[in-house]
Amino acid sequence: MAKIIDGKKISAEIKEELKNEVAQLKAQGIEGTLAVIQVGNDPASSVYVNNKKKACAYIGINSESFELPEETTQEELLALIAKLNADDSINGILVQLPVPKHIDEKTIINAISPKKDVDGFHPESVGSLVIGQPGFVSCTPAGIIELLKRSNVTIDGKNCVIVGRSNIVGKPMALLMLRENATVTIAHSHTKNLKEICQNADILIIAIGKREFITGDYIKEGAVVIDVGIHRDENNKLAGDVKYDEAEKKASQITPVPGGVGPMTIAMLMNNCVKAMKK
Ligand SMILES: NC(=O)C1=CN([C@@H]2O[C@H](COP(=O)(O)OP(=O)(O)OC[C@H]3O[C@@H](n4cnc5c(N)ncnc54)[C@H](OP(=O)(O)O)[C@@H]3O)[C@@H](O)[C@H]2O)C=CC1
Ligand SMILES: Nc1nc(=O)c2c([nH]1)NC[C@@H]1CN(c3ccc(C(=O)N[C@@H](CCC(=O)O)C(=O)O)cc3)C=[N+]21
Repeated sequence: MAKIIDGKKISAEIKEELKNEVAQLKAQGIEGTLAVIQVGNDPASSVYVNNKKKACAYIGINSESFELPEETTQEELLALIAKLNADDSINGILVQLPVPKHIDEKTIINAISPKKDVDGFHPESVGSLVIGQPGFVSCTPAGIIELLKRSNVTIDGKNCVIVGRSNIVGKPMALLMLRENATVTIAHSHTKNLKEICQNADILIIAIGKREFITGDYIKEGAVVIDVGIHRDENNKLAGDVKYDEAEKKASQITPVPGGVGPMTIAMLMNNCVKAMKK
């Protein structure tokens, strides 16, 4: 039976720390405002956007929402971003992904000022991460590092296998684990012998977006398993990329879905907002 890594509890601790920090900044006359832009009304995106606004209210940061219709043009969205970039009262800008198909995601990410890039998706933020300079780090991978550290998992010298190589999860995750001195393997959809590679992992991080794809036989006895995937079924029940019931019999520690990585993403977004306030 694995120990459960309680992301809900750990994220609450982090938000409590940030709340105190924001109170101190406010005492010095420093205010924080996060601009959250959502284009269209995808229900899953609305849930996340609401969670982000709630977290802002809790730690004492203002949030300004921009709910734009699905038909918004790329030019209109870029004009709003330019306005927010120039507005000194805004510290952080977040455009909820995915954006509608007629808008180019890369163009939008590149338009956000790196100084306000609290998602850590801008090429300048990613470049800083690659060469170990300070900058905003993508919230989900940063949250996973916090989960591991606060669960007393040793990373140094361990074999870490990351399945998934997206720009927002897999790739930055690999760079952060490398920074912590893990031996890192990145697997993806072209990887041969995925199961054998996973069986070699002391720390196994799964971000593939395939419901319950990773079964118990992928997991080494005693491994630490981090499940990034989120899938919602017809009955609103959530599941991850890992078959939890099987995995928890092999793992020493494991993150549940919900209540694992998800809440940490929000906590680290708040951490980046506080960082932006200090800039
Ligand atoms: N909890 C949280 O806060 C967050 C959760 N998520 C969730 O995490 C999951 C992944 O998200 P994201 O990184 O954005 O996903 P993407 O779809 O952008 O990337 C998926 C990655 O997984 C790889 N992959 C897909 N199928 C397989 C397979 N069968 N075997 C090996 N590799 C495979 C792909 O490989 P290739 O590159 O070769 O195509 C790709 O690199 C989703 O379920 C998403 O909802 C995402 C962000 C935050
Ligand atoms: N610009 C941008 N930044 C993001 O950080 C971003 C994004 N776009 N698009 C989508 C993904 C996904 N994501 C999640 C955030 C919180 C939970 C979360 O709070 N999850 C809860 C459950 C919430 C629920 O009930 O659905 C949990 O796992 O316990 C999950 C996923 C941020 N993302």
